[in-house]
Amino acid sequence: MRVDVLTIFPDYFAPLELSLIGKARTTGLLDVGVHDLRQWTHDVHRTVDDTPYGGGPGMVMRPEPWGAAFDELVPPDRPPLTGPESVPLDDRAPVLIVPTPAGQRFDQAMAHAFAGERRLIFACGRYEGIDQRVLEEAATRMRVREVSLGDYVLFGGEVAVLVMLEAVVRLLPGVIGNAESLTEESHANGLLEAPLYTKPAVWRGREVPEVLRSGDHGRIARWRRAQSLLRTAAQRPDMLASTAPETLDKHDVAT
Ligand SMILES: Nc1ccc2ncsc2c1
Repeated sequence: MRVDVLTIFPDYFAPLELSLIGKARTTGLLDVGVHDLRQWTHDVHRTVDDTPYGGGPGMVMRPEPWGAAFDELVPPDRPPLTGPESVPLDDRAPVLIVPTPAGQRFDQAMAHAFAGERRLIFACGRYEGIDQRVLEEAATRMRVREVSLGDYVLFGGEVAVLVMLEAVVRLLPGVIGNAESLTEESHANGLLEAPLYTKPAVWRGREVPEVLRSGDHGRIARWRRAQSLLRTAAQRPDMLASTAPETLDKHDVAT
């Protein structure tokens, strides 16, 4: 997978050298380019923002640097359309992901969808946001996705990109040694994962549930499923709304 990140704060992405993402890059599973948007400005102050039309607080990111950056990163195979019409794009066009509080909610399903792409481009907005024409023009040659991490506001898109990148890259084949981890974790099956335990068997007077030390794998699987349902009902009842109702056997819940 090829990933390009456009930002005015490239140093935010130093963590991409670390951990599994760093390993994915060195093993060739992932190729990442982080680009300072200011390299596509030409004035002495490297200006990327200006005052909003129609008034209002703060500043808006100018379209010109973004347009020049996309021209270089995604050379149009024909002159970009200048009108408001958008062009249906085939699935070979890169996906442009724009973090914004005004976007579609990012979730594990979206992470899986992005992990199936050959190329992702992330546009990190700052200030009050990016001139809307940037997204409109980008849609003539990319599949544009405005994505929110949740109902809160950050200073800009960089932290959101780090979160989404980690969620996507860990799903790439070969990045996580034990792929089975991906099938047991929260949100992998529409539920929250069951509680986890490790040694010692007793810690500060608290015992690991006997079922987990029973060696009875069928019983353990039933217990974990029951605990997963109970935990989801307690923490995220909204997730249960989209899961087929399931009866809980009191024996399965017993620890
Ligand atoms: N550009 C920008 C600004 C704030 C923000 N908060 C969450 S995503 C995002 C993106």
